Amino acid sequence: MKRIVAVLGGGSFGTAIANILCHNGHQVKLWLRDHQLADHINHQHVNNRYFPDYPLHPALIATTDPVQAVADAELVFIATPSKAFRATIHPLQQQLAGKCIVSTTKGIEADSFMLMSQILQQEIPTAKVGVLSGPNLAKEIMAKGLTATVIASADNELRQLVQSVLHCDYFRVYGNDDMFGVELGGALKNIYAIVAGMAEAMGMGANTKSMLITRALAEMSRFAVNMGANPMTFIGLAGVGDLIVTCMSPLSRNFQVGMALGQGKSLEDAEAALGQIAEGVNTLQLVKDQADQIGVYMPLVSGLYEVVVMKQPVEKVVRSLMLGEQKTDVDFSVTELLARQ
Ligand SMILES: NC(=O)c1ccc[n+]([C@@H]2O[C@H](COP(=O)([O-])OP(=O)(O)OC[C@H]3O[C@@H](n4cnc5c(N)ncnc54)[C@H](O)[C@@H]3O)[C@@H](O)[C@H]2O)c1
Ligand SMILES: O=P(O)(O)OC[C@H](O)CO
Repeated sequence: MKRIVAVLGGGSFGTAIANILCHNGHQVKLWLRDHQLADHINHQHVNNRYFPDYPLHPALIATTDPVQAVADAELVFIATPSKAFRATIHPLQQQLAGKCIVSTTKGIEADSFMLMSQILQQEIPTAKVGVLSGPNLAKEIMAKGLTATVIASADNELRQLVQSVLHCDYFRVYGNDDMFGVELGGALKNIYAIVAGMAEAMGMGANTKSMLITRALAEMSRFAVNMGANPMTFIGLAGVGDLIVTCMSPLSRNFQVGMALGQGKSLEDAEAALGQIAEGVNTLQLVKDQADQIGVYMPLVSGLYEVVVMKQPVEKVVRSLMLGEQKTDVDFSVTELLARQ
């Protein structure tokens, strides 16, 4: 069945999602702010700022008018950076009322420590809300690389709708009802991708990378479970799956920022050279504060904070991490998990 869908945010991920939706025969409007880029997409069928080498589906319509973008849509995806998320939806409160809205944004709001789904529920209380997250590098999706994602929502109808509009021969969509865990996992893994990029730049070996990714998973799931997430979510695509891709791929912008830091560049230079959003930089500060406040042990977050914010030498921080307390390998036991149910 052909659906009317809007995508807000014409950067890398919004473009990739809009393109799948068109590929699947849906009527899609992509909202972005840049008039020239919108014209180029409509006439040349290429997003020349983000994907100059990949043709877009010719049916994709770009618009710079957000009201027009969402007017007839029953389903709306949001793919703006977390810093711009509330400002994007606030003026559309009336138009978005009662619709199915899915955030693809992997970040946390400064000051409030709110996730994007929580902002949606606050700004548009009548909306049905979901979150899309998983190992989803936009460029690989544009290249039609075989990919899987997770749609998380308490609303079963929304999960089914999103599965039906996005599923195709190169894109699979799994469901999860732990929206909080899926969304928090997507935000947290960006921090560890910065650490992994630094390790890469410092020439560290496979043992080290494996230790980093595994301890990152232990640390992020400990934090998320403490905040109310389901620990099982972290063995899925939106947990360990997204952590692996972001910590291993040079396509990850967070990984690229880490590489630049590991090569001795300043954070400002690393972000400027990237020219795209690396959410982990803001998330680091917010998670460090929250972990300190609620007393969750997060040595990798603290170590990265020492390097990025406190400007401590990497070698000194690595040494203190290696000499730190050696805790248990796996935090959760089956007995404990069963007792939670
Ligand atoms: N790129 C990926 O592979 C990928 C995959 C999954 C999720 N995400 C998440 O999607 C979100 C968006 O990332 P992206 O990769 O598309 O970023 P991007 O940097 O490629 O694009 C961001 C877009 O948002 C626009 N934007 C910036 N400030 C804005 C504002 N104030 N108002 C409206 N629009 C604004 C930019 O112009 C741009 O079009 C992030 O939270 C990211 O973590 C990205
Ligand atoms: O490029 P990054 O680091 O924002 O990561 C992109 C996606 O989140 C990977 O799933």
